[in-house]
Amino acid sequence: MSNQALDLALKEKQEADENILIPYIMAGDGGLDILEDRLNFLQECGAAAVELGIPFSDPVADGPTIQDAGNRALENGTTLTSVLETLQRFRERRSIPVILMTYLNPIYAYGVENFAKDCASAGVNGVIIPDLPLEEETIIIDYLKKYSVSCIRLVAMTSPPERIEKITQRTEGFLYAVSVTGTTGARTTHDSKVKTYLQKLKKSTESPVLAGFGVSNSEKALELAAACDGVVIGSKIVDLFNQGKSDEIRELLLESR
Ligand SMILES: O=P(O)(O)OC[C@@H](O)[C@@H](O)c1c[nH]c2ccccc12
Repeated sequence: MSNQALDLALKEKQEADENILIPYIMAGDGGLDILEDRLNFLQECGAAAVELGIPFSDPVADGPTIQDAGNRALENGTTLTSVLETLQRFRERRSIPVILMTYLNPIYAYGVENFAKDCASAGVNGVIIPDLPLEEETIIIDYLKKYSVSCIRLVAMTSPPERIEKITQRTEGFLYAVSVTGTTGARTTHDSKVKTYLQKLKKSTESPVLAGFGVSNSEKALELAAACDGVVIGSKIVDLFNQGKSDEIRELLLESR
């Protein structure tokens, strides 16, 4: 079953006629002891949920900003286990949904069923696994369902139509529409075809559609969100936190609503 708290949190923003904003942060960047404060802060700034990255040594989809953040987190000893333990510790006090973004490898190392179970007991609402292809989902999907952890699927502009259709039908929580061809990272321009791509996706699924990759200012956020339901903002948020510029994060999120 999909995660109800996540579904509700996204619906709430839509009913308030706001864009759904999901900032991405790297777990352990700046130390795990500040994770709770960061999640609370992002909630105060109007985020619907937070995408929380698990640092990994070989992050194939990540651009330089997120790779650097991952290296900082790895250097201070952050692991999937320590992230789940940290989330568990303040689970009762947290209301903003958390979506873990992790590659498959750390999940394998952890153990697939234990991963799903411990996500649920740490209150993790959903997961994004960018290197899990549709055809291989069976190795984990039943466990995620069993523990009500939503599996958010990604589509790319280069995905063939039949594949897009399968993904849009299966996704839970929301559909992550990757809006550039390439890795993550702040950009100033998007392909002119992005808007039609997003509008088309919107018609093909009941789930909210969020655009991600390359959103680095509120103009771009508003422009893309106008064609779907909201945006994911990663590198820009990671960079501003790293520079201690939380006021700018607040501004960016408030202006992107
Ligand atoms: O950083 P950007 O360009 O704003 O894009 C969001 C992205 O970082 C975040 O969602 C993410 C980080 N790593 C990923 C790997 C795959 C898919 C998505 C991600």
